[in-house]
Amino acid sequence: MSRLYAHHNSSSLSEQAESKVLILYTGGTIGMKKTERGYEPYPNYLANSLKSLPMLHDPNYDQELFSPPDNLESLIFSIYGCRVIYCVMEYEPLMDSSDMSMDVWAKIAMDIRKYYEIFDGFVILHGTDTMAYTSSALSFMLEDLGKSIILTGAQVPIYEQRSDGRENLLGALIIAGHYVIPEVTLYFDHKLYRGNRVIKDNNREFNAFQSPNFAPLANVGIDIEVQWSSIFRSGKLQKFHIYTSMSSNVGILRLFPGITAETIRTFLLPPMEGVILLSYGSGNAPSRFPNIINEFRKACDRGVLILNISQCCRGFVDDSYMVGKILTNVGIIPGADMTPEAALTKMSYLLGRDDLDLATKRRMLKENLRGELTVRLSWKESEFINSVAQALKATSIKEIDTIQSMLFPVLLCSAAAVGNVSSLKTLTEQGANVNSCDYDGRTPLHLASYEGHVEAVRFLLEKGASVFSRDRLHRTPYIDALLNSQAEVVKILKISGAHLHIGGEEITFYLNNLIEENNVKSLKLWEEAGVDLNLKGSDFRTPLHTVCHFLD
Ligand SMILES: NC(=O)C[C@H](N)C(=O)O
Repeated sequence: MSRLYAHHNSSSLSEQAESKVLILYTGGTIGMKKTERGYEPYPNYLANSLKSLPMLHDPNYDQELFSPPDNLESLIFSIYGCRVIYCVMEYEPLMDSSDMSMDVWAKIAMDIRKYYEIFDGFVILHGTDTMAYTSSALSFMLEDLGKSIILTGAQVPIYEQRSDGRENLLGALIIAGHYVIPEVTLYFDHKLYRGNRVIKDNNREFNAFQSPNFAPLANVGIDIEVQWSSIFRSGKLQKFHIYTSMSSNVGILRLFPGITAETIRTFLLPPMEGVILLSYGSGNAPSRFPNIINEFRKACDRGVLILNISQCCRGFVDDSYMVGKILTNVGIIPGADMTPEAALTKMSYLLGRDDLDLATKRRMLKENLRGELTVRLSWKESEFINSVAQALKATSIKEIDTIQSMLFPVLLCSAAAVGNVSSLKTLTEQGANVNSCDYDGRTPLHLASYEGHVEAVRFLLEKGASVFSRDRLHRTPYIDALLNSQAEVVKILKISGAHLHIGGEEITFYLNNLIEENNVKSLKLWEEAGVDLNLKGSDFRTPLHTVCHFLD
């Protein structure tokens, strides 16, 4: 767990840290207006109104530092030592989320890919009714994410005197602007949830969502407390990419006492390809009606994928009961503790993947792809931490947790700085979080990248280290590797999705330093990373001017 670290403010380059966030505004109550037909989304209404809300826009800030793409207008506010510059991209038509379709999920995914390298984080404004479906679907469609994607909305429109929309939007923007939480999440009523773990369970209160089987990733109270050890990391040396083809031949079948074999047979007929079975209790179905079980068997034999999750929103499916085992025996796949929204969109995503065969899809339905289900592991004790705890006579779990959270970051950073992969391995096996940082905000990946420890870099990336973490001086591991001419590390980080996130002013600052050091090797690497060596600083001087200056 960590608190908002944004109090580390100034750097030698700019007085304040700065983040750019893109809002994709799809509709929902947050931007609706009351008309004679009822609440309706209104084009061009939300973005204009945001400008008049001082908590969400301060016109006195200089916005010249960022020129938004595609003529988008930028708004800006500053909080916790960080300027959050954001743009609103409004969808056409704006919709109540009950009208949401899989095509819109694909559009959102494509827009995130289009603007991925321009913005540091993304907020999706969405109606609450189907928000849990969209957040679940996007969690599968967006793979190897390195940036924060946050859905939010409101129960009451943002312009009404009492509205949860202002707080929800502000909270989502602060989190997207300050943290790298590389997941699709949903922010509502002061809590940040994993997007594929939520259900909408309340349509009258501000706490509209619940995450029944997985604790929130962050709680926003007086402090913002992020549970860093719970954040899902892809752990693959791959750049962010998207899948947009989703199968709509999917459905949800809820068992009820008295359901007939005929109903089940009709439901499972072609073109149905994948079904989420909402069974009883811990995954049980009627066992004394062979006709019913027979319909399931016939469908499984035809290649229909059937995933078993429980009607109980808490708990998980296992086959401890005879009546549950029957389903597994006919070929139905146990779905652990997935929500119906996650199970349905996972099914739709896997069926849409033409590159996978049926056996792989079956296997992947059971696996944890994006943190959507709980894998039950045996708990491994940390011997080192236990010995320290014993020496300090600490015995309670709380005390041991505290010792652990104090020691792991230091040990990891020391191991990374000298490229000691076996220590990194031991520490991560004992539960150390690869994204924890030292007092300068430097993560193990910063240290290993700067020092050029290629194997350590690879190991950390495979364990889910973020290429976008920034240290106290706002430097990422990529900048560290570039500055210290670590060509091999630059290559690996690039494959993993790293890119330059800084503006021309900062780039010229670094280039001038490299020229002063006569560091041609590093200058070449910067050029390979896509930096224009004719770039002009705010004084209109190019790097060549600086070279000439040093020749004088
Ligand atoms: N609170 C809301 O946003 C509900 C609205 N009907 C929607 O889902 O778009």
